[in-house]
Amino acid sequence: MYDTKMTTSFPIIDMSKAYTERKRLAKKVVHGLENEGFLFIDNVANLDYDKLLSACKWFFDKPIEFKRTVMRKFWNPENSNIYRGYFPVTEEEPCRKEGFKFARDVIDDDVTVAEYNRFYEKSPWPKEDGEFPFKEFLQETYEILHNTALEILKLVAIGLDIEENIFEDMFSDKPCSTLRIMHYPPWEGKPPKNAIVEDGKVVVFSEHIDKNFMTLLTRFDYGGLEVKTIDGSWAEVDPRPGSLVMNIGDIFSRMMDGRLKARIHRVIDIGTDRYAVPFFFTPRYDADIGVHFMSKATGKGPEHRVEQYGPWVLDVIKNREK
Ligand SMILES: O=C(O)CCC(=O)C(=O)O
Ligand SMILES: [Fe+2]
Repeated sequence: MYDTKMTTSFPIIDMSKAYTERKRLAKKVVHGLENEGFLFIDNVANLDYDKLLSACKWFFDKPIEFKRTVMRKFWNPENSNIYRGYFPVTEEEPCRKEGFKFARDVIDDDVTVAEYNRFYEKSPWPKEDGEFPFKEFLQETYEILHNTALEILKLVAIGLDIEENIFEDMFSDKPCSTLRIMHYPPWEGKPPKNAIVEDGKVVVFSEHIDKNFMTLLTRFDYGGLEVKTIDGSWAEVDPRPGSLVMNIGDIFSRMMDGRLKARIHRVIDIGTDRYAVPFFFTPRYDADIGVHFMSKATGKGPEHRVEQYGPWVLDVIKNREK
């Protein structure tokens, strides 16, 4: 159950204390994820928020011809990238956003990836003008967030009284995690007729649960993120510059039989340009994401059966498309 007293502020996890106050922090992480499903993550070493915002602006300020070079095939048939790369604002859509998504590249001659191509597509990168080291910086940021997510998972494991490195293997070698820079441009004038309006507010990213394992979100200083509370109302998440918002996705919550909460959230229109950078931490194709994970970890409880992430998610997508 969500704690109604803490609807907008979440437990704060100070990563600079991850080793000095390990047990205490671990308990706080698990308690927060059991109750809120969201945490604030402070003091992530080496994460440069200002430079990340500059990366967003460098890219999104460019003309559409530039963005077309990395646009997904759906919008630019000259390109081969289907899932990664740039997606534009589509005027007829009620949610006004554009984004650029990439992942860690697997090596070209890795024979195991051919059949999983959908998951390991090569990320397209735009040509740089020497003004900003876009690719290098974003790739570094990806690795910082990957390592941070693993550190948080160690705390989760300690807090659950199971082996500290138990989650590591799920994300080793070829995780399917993606990093997405996003820009929500404001409407010129009034929102269009098909804009989604809920309780008097215009929504630019409608309510959802993240479909990945867990998310580390950079919001910079922007408001607009809201979470659903126990009584079904919405609460804006407190601003916390210099901090990440972390939340549990569907896969992790399901593995934990709902013990850790994947909580519904949305983004409302703030009337100005808004930038956000979610890191979607996602297991490798053949990682075991079966339910009753705690039985596997402790040897007690209902039977755990192996389910591989890749086939599972393909099935979910297929059933959603029906
Ligand atoms: O823009 C944001 O702050 C959050 C976006 C989000 O919830 C998502 O990408 O899943
Ligand atoms: Fe989300």
